[in-house]
Amino acid sequence: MAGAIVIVSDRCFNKSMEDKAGSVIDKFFQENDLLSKCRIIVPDEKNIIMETLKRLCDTDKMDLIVTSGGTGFSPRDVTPEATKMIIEKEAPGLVLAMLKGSLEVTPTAMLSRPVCGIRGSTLIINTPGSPKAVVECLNFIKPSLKHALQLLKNDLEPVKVTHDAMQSLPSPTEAASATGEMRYSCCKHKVELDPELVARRHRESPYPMIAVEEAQGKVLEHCLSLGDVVKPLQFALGQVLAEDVYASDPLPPFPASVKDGYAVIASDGIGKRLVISEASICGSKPELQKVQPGWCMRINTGAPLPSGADAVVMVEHTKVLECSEDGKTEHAIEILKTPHAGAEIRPIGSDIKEGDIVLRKGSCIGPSEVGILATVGKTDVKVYRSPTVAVLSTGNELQIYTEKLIPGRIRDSNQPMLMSLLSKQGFNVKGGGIAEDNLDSLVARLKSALSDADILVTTGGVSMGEKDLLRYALTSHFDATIHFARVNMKPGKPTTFATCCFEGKNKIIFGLPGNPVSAMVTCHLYVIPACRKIMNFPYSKILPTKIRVKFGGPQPVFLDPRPEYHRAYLDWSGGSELPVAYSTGNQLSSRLLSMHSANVLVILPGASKSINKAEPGSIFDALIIDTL
Ligand SMILES: Nc1nc2c(c(=O)[nH]1)N[C@H]1C(S)=C(S)[C@@H](COP(=O)(O)OP(=O)(O)OC[C@H]3O[C@@H](n4cnc5c(N)ncnc54)[C@H](O)[C@@H]3O)O[C@H]1N2
Ligand code: MOO
Ligand SMILES: [Mg+2]
Repeated sequence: MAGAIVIVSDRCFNKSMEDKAGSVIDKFFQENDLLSKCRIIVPDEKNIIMETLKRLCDTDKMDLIVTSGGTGFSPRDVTPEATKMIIEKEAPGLVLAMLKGSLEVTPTAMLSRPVCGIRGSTLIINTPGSPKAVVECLNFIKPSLKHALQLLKNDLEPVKVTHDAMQSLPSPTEAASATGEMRYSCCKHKVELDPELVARRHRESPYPMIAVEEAQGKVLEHCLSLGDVVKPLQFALGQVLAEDVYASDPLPPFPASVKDGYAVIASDGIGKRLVISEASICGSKPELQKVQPGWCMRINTGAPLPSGADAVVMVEHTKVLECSEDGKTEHAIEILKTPHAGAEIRPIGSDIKEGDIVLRKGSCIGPSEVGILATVGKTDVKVYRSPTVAVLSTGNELQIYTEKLIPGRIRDSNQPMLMSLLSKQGFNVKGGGIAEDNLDSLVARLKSALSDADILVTTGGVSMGEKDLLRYALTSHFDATIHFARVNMKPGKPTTFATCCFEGKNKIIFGLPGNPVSAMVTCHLYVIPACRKIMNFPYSKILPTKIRVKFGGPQPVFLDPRPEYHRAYLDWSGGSELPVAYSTGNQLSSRLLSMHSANVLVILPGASKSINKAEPGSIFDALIIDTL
């Protein structure tokens, strides 16, 4: 199927603004097997828009046209009017889906006036100008888009398959009468069905599969700062400063020697006998000592320059002329290299001036910053609050690792592993225990974990099994909004992200998959960035750092249909320009040994018709997940 993109914008047309929506639509086309045939930019002129749309329908015979822009309330916004003039049939259901979904994202969606309709066998869809809104709108109609295009083409075979599949779906009203109520997740028109009606469970996940970047965007959008708090400096490591910090005094606070040697008067020059008066050692009071012409004073690195002296000569540039017989005392020296005034001296405030800003609000506090704060005497620092994260495992098969293994059980690795990963990042972490795969146990554990934490991370129970109850528990008992529940990645496909209000507070919930590797990878990709966003980390430090790597041999790796986050470790020893990423072996998402020693996740693309293997030597992006 062929698609066309029409960007309606005066500013993009006259090149005063770059078009960003076009590539977003293009990406959507690619992901949905639509051939992107053209991208046209037109001004906000009704006639031009009409003519462009007509040509794309009648002459170019496009299956789908997505317009972006010109749907608002500004005087120049006329895309809906132009579209209305040329369509033969309206498609109000698509408009409704876009508006309903968008209204759950932002109330300003009320001001969008899209028109969707059909001309000949072309479907035309108006979307707003903002790239974010475009993606959202297209995703809201995505569940029915393919079917709509097949119907327009009168493509009978796939239409029949869809119709048959629809007949076997439980109707929401049946589910509602069975459960007593009907629950919709967020804005995705999905129903979480009563898990007791096993035979009626979804045969396909009702959640759209979204890209990792989109999922990360949704997570970060919901992670807001928790305000600030003053902490003693010793507890500030790993946090972000919530204030500018000034130096209350200069460093050095006195002119200090840069070398071990002699404090001299530069004009005394070389070749003279200089008598040694006393010594300036670190910690001595500068004002008590004085150097006269023809005299000098021993001085250590960092010690205050005695008054009268204006230079320091390092010991290597001097020779002893006179000393005591036992060698314990120097009486006189000669300078071998001409000193100049100011040599080897750090003037007052040369490192930090009094009143200087030493660290700005928003700086991450690492060990160096702790040092800087200590230098300026900052005993208590205002930092952004870090979230408390509760980690909860789910599954009847799990038991705590400290107990003797009971037949049929496995040890819970996810909880200790994720708690360690999150504590290592400096977040406050709490264990939430193990919930059984039944609603009572799950709800009780969820309640207790939620009341203690800002972020709840669960593992397990998010896929298609009849005992995968997490999403149902969240929507039915916590009125949670599920923002996504399927991501196009391996491992980590059923990763679920939800928010809810519990005991009057907003909570963030990650339902990570139970497979240990999936839980780890998704914790790196979503949970850690979420905590960092809440802590106001600088934008560039929120997501894992991406680098380019050469994929190591010896074997090619077959690509999965989903982009794969392949665990690997980096090696620089071969002298190649890029580091080489060696696979940690079998990448089954249950095989936690594949995480052992991994410091990067190499992002292998999903398999396509043209490429189905990652060959050794190929270059890929990789995310750094541990020290290199
Ligand atoms: N019909 C389908 N089945 C599955 C699909 C699918 O799309 N359709 N997706 C698969 C993928 S991908 C994943 S990932 C898993 C995710 O499953 P759940 O999140 O529901 O997790 P569980 O079913 O509870 O457990 C999966 C696996 O992990 C082990 N596990 C769970 N928790 C722990 C823990 N705390 N410590 C150690 N191991 C744990 C559990 O025993 C299972 O072996 O679903 C696939 N299925
Ligand atoms: O997505 Mo699952 O995490 O492949 O194993
Ligand atoms: Mg499961």
